[in-house]
Amino acid sequence: MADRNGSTGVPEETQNLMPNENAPSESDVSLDLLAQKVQESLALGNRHKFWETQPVGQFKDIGDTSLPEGPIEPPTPISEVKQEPYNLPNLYEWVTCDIDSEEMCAEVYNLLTNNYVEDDENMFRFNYSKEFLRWALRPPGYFKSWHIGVRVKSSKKLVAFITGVPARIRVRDNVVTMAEVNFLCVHKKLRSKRLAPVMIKEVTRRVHLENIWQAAYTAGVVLPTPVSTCQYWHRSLNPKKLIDVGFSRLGARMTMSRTIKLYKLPESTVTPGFRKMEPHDVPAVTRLLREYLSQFAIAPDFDENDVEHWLLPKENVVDSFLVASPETHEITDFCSFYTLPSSILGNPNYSTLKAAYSYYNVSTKTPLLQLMNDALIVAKQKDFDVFNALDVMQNESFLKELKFGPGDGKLHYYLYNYRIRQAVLASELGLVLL
Ligand SMILES: CCCCCCCCCCCCCC(=O)SCCNC(=O)CCNC(=O)[C@H](O)C(C)(C)COP(=O)(O)OP(=O)(O)OC[C@H]1O[C@@H](n2cnc3c(N)ncnc32)[C@H](O)[C@@H]1OP(=O)(O)O
Repeated sequence: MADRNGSTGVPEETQNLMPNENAPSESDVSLDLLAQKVQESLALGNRHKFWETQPVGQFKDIGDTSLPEGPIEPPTPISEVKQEPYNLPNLYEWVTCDIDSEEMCAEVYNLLTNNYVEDDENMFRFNYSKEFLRWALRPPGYFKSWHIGVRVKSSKKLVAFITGVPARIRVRDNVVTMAEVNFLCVHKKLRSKRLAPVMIKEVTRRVHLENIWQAAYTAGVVLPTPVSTCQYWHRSLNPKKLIDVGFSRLGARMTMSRTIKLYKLPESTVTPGFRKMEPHDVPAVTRLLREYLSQFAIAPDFDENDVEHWLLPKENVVDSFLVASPETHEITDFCSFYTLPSSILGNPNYSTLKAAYSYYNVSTKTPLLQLMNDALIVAKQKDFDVFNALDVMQNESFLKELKFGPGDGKLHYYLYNYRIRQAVLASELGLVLL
């Protein structure tokens, strides 16, 4: 699957039928594997010439619990922030991308559609829609100047992109205003020319100009140093197509018809009072979500404006459902997912994989397992081929039982200019980045 982790979907259709309760949790395994990978990389003398110069946790400091938690560098006066953009190689120029403009949005869409994240086998590539990009890039208080492109001077062709959006993120007890950095992309023909570090420095400069000094981001690659590492899980909704396009394989001793039967879901949802979220639900959903997210080590600090933007349903972008008690009308549970298709590369029969990604879910009355089963049912009704979820928050409690299978890659979470003493488990993460 074209996850940012480079994972290629469900290795075995039957994998999730063999739960092993005594095995170490996925999160423990992830952290051990990461530490091992970092040690191997250091032993090989691998360096991160750019990241070693940045205020991020460094590999050499892993395990040093004497370092204080919090900002690595103090803010500098805005007047001391570099006023001019960083130099680009001579043939290129900066452009601030006005995502409101249909023309500019189409240019960004085309760059990403052809050059953004692929899985390790180059079978799938993320295909964020234009509506999705407009949603992702224009949350409350967004800065146009943080939507940054690079053009070829002569042809004006857009060849690189990076974005930030502002967010309040709580790290343990501290709410920190940060930039969420995403959509870093360099055209395939311009790779390995050290353009990415310039893009990152330029977005950093523009974030600093708004007096913001921290950032959060995720990547499939290991960089100095993840604050958490998690894994995608995939729930087949349309197993035949997933197998046909090579996203998943028929399990051992499984036939296609048995596989289809295995993943069959009821026609309609089962929880009484389960319905689509509406504008008037924003205050109640905000209360429910804030209370729920308070238990995690790292989570967004959502207010009503954020909830209105990020969670009110938007056709083909984000879906949100809640459970309102049929008697009291009290809102007791909530679930949501966003729409992120992937292009299927070089398949004669199919061009797009329709994927739903689990977003924020809260259960107080309806068991989470039942709530998520209803989410699967509505995703199936909406014709999604697969439902993906990270092992963050309490997701581990339903993944195996609801027949999700583990993906084969990892997603790493990072903070810029904020040290945490020890990596947090995926289950302590209350943050989902797009
Ligand atoms: C206070 C505010 C702060 C704001 C900023 C916060 C930080 C934000 C950080 C960005 C968060 C982005 C979140 C997302 O969007 S994650 C999605 C990233 N995009 C893709 O994977 C799309 C396909 N790939 C590409 O377009 C290119 O391969 C990219 C652009 C990724 C690298 O281009 P290229 O392959 O041509 O390489 P280079 O020669 O120019 O540069 C090589 C250097 O770049 C480091 N590198 C490679 N990949 C990543 C990566 N995903 N995050 C951070 N750094 C990365 C690499 O370790 C090396 O540094 P070092 O190892 O030598 O030190």
